[in-house]
Amino acid sequence: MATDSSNGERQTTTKPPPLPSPLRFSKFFQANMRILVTGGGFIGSHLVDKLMENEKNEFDVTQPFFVEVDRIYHLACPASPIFYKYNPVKTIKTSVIGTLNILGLAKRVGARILLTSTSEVYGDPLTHPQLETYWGNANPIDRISSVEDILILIGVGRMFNVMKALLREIRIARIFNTYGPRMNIDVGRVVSNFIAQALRGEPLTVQKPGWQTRSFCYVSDMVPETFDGLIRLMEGKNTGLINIGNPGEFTMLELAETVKELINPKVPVLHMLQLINPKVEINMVENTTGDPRQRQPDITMAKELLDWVPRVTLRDGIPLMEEDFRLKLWLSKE
Ligand SMILES: O=C(O)[C@H]1O[C@H](OP(=O)(O)OP(=O)(O)OC[C@H]2O[C@@H](n3ccc(=O)[nH]c3=O)[C@H](O)[C@@H]2O)[C@H](O)[C@@H](O)[C@@H]1O
Repeated sequence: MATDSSNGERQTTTKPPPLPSPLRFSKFFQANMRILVTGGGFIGSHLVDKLMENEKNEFDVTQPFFVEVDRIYHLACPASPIFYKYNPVKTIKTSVIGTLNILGLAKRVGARILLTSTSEVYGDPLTHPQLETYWGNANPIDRISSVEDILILIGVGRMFNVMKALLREIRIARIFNTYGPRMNIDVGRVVSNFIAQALRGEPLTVQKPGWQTRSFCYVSDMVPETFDGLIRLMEGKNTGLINIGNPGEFTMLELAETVKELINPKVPVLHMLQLINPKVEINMVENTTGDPRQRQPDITMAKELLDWVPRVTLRDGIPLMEEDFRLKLWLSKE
């Protein structure tokens, strides 16, 4: 039961899912390795499937808890502007108190820890592409309502040097705009919005000016079949902070055109026994203040230190995500 607002945020009349608090605790004894994965939305869900076989439990990372583990993937909370707005206090608690609890746990049991940070730390960047050493240009005044900017001000994603003094084995992955199957359809991110809109035959809501750029990384380059960016970083010998993202950079208008072209808007589809007209249009809508104008990761470090490069292009990734969203929307491919 959802209706569209003008800027692409779907207004649900039902209560949103209990996010952002997927405070998932899972453990798996793989090759005598005890692994803990916390949170992380759909990336966490792929990682859990990859790493876990045995036990899956639900814990709340905002509460201290006591387990013996060797590896901790702390993925914080799902990256969703809509969920942040829905539950800002819980988001901040999850990110700040949760991270402090997890750091305490890692120190106590001597576990190796990988934290995920975000390209949002670079704000509206003045250097391009963004290197790990860039301090960033986040806008704490106009975007103060954004929960993520509060977290950036607190510095959760930047605490590397402080944390390194406490924990020898710490790694931080700075993740850039990941997309792929299992994303929540109402998460409000641009790729999920455009694909869902194209499948529903609704106009794609490009937020103005439309030439702002992002670099999109398909989830299997983070957590693929065998060996991936996050696991490489965890298991490699380099501690430190590394950008993990796909340098392929697109304007939002280019992304909208690509989605339109790939999702075949000419074929009518049967949705819930109703024939919908999927002639997809682009609708330019208002943006939120302070939206970053450009984002592109410099992945030299990932290439050199982890021998990692992303493999899935945007044109290959969109159809894979389309398949997943068709299932979610009960839409068959004609
Ligand atoms: O993964 C990341 O690095 C970050 O991505 C997002 O931040 P953002 O880069 O703004 O990603 P989107 O919300 O997907 O928006 C990307 C661009 O698309 C535009 N957009 C969004 C939604 C829409 O319907 N139409 C549209 O044109 C936005 O104005 C923005 O310029 C999340 O909000 C962050 O939590 C996350 O850490």
